[in-house]
Amino acid sequence: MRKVKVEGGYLNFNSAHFITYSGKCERLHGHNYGVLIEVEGDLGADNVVFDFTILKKRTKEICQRLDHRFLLPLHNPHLELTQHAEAWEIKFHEKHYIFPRADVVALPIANSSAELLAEYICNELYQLIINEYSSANLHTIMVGVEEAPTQMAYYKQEFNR
Ligand SMILES: Nc1nc2c(c(=O)[nH]1)N=C([C@H](O)[C@H](O)COP(=O)(O)OP(=O)(O)OP(=O)(O)O)CN2
Repeated sequence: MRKVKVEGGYLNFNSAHFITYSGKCERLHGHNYGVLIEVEGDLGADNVVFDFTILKKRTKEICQRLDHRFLLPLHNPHLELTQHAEAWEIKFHEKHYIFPRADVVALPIANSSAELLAEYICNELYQLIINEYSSANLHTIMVGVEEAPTQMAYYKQEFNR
C-alpha cells in the first residue's frame, strides 16, 4: 500500500470557536488551525495514488469556507441556537452570544473540537473524491486538524465499495 500526504502551506484556517465540555463552556477564542490530508491506496492512472494538486486545491476550498468565521456546531445539545434573519443567537446558561450570520459557518457537528472538525473535513473531501474523481484505487483518507503545534486530532475513513 502507498500513501500520499499534503500539509502546511496554505492548508489552514483562522477561526473563532468555543467547545462545551463537562457541563462547562469555554470562553470564545481563536486558533490558527493547520490541516493535513493523507490518502492511502494503490497506484492509479499516471502512476500516482491521488494527484497532490487536486488534493491541495479541494482542501483549500474547504479551509476557505471556515476561515475568519465563528465555527458554529449545529448539533450541540448544550447550546440553545436561534437563527435570526441577520444573526445567530447562541445561549449557554447565562452566556449569550449574537454573531452576524456572515461571520458564522454552521457545521453539522456536535462540538467544534479538533476531532470533529477533522471528521467534518474528511467527510467533505471523501464525498468530493468519490463524486468527482476516479477512486477505485483508494483505500483510506485521513484528515488531521492542528489547533496548535503541540495538539492535533485525526479522523480516518475507508473507501467503501
Ligand atoms: N482532544 C481535544 N482536547 C481539547 C480540544 C480539542 O479540540 N480536542 N480543544 C480544547 C480547547 O478548544 C482549547 O482551545 C485548547 O486550546 P489550548 O491552547 O490548548 O488552551 P490552553 O489555554 O489550555 O493551553 P495553553 O497551551 O496554555 O494555551 C481543549 N482540549
